[in-house]
Amino acid sequence: MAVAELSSSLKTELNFSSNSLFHSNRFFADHRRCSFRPFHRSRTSRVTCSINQVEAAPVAAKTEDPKSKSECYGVFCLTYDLKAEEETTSWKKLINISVSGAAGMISNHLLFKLASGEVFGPDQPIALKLLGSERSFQALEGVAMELEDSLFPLLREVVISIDPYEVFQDAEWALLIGAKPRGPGMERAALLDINGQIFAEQGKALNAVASPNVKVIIVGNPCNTNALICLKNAPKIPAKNFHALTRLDENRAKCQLALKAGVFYDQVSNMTIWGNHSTTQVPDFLNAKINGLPVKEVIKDHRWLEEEFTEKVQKRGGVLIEKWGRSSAASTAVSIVDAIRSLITPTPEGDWFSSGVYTTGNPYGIANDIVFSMPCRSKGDGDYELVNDVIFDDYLRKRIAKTEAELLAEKRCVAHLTGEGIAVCDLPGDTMLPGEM
Ligand SMILES: NC(=O)C1=CN([C@@H]2O[C@H](COP(=O)(O)OP(=O)(O)OC[C@H]3O[C@@H](n4cnc5c(N)ncnc54)[C@H](OP(=O)(O)O)[C@@H]3O)[C@@H](O)[C@H]2O)C=CC1
Ligand SMILES: O=C([O-])CC(=O)C(=O)O
Repeated sequence: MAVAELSSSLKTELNFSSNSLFHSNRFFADHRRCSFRPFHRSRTSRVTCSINQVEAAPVAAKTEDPKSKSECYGVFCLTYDLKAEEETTSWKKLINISVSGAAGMISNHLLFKLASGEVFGPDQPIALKLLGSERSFQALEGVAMELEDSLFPLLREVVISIDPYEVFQDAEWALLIGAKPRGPGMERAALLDINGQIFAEQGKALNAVASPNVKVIIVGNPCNTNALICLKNAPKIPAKNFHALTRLDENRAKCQLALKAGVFYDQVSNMTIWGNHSTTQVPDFLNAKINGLPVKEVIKDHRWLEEEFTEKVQKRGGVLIEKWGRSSAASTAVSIVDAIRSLITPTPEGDWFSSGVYTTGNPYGIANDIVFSMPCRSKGDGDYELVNDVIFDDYLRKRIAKTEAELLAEKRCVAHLTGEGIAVCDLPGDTMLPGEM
């Protein structure tokens, strides 16, 4: 049967048996080599072809569970020819990067950075495994189409699925971005519960199928407590491998200090964000440096530091939403790139970066068993150590205690999701995400 004939007969079969929610039976057809697959989540038919051979597999039963499906996507289903393989002999072994919320705004920036090589390097081929939902599946197809059309040499595989067990299979990096946004009038406790359920399920899936040393960066808010829930549900993965993203806060803080001091932002170093990615976070101007000097020696206006600077950083996301109408997406994607690069490249001598990490025996006296943003250094091996040489004063201690109390309260609020008993939700005030005002 000619390829064109086969294509049209399959379209008929698929239209007939398709799920009404996903009726776009578009096809990617590669007539030259080997692959021919529907762009469809509930795949009901499959064809493989080569120049000399066309073979149709039987149509699957209609009752097949769509949640158990994943696909290599379009052009990424091709088996590459020998010439292409020869050109890539100097490349490293392919790594699997899983991304949730892959049809969302942050991912729309991040995925193209990952695929371009700017994150893991020009000799690091990657597979992108993208997690969506019933709600977002068509959008996810659109994302995959744009990835195809970008012709990234390093992007060797793309999988789209709504099943975390498929998307996290053998993941070496899991970037967990998808989360329900807090709607008008929704209590923080409700948000913690709804998103906590997502992160409990994803923790279980990571535990079951990811690479045992997978590095997990949790972006979806409230990211610290989501990270705690996720790691508690993934006991096989070292707790140290989980990070809540506070790098955007660090970048925002550096920018504000640079602006006030009248220097370019690369002159600002040693910037710690302590605590929660919320409006209680503490941007630490006591230990930060400008041109290698303590900030307080360069910026003499200490009232500005304590009052305006701190609040500016805490609420930067909300001000941006007022202007832009949506939350930071491009700068968040950049900060995820920064966070990954900080773990895979050695930290410059004397400097550090901030990340929300699991507290267990830290040198700062912060309560154990929460995810708290602290200063870290890395040898570039994907791991990190906490920094010892930081100083504290009363102002800093008091602020840290407040964000710590908030995280401890959030933890009690999700006890049902961390396997620690009955939740008691008594949050101190109703604190805000940085994007809320
Ligand atoms: N830590 C940080 O520094 C920052 C964190 N964030 C957080 O990152 C997350 C993603 O932001 P962004 O990409 O801009 O958001 P979008 O709204 O563009 O995308 C969010 C994605 O989350 C998924 N999602 C999961 N569960 C639900 C649900 N119950 N209802 C609705 N959507 C859901 C959706 O994908 P699907 O349907 O496929 O599941 C959606 O595509 C948010 O939680 C945001 O607060 C944002 C900025 C900074
Ligand atoms: O609050 C939000 O959703 C956005 C956010 O985290 C930020 O801008 O830092």
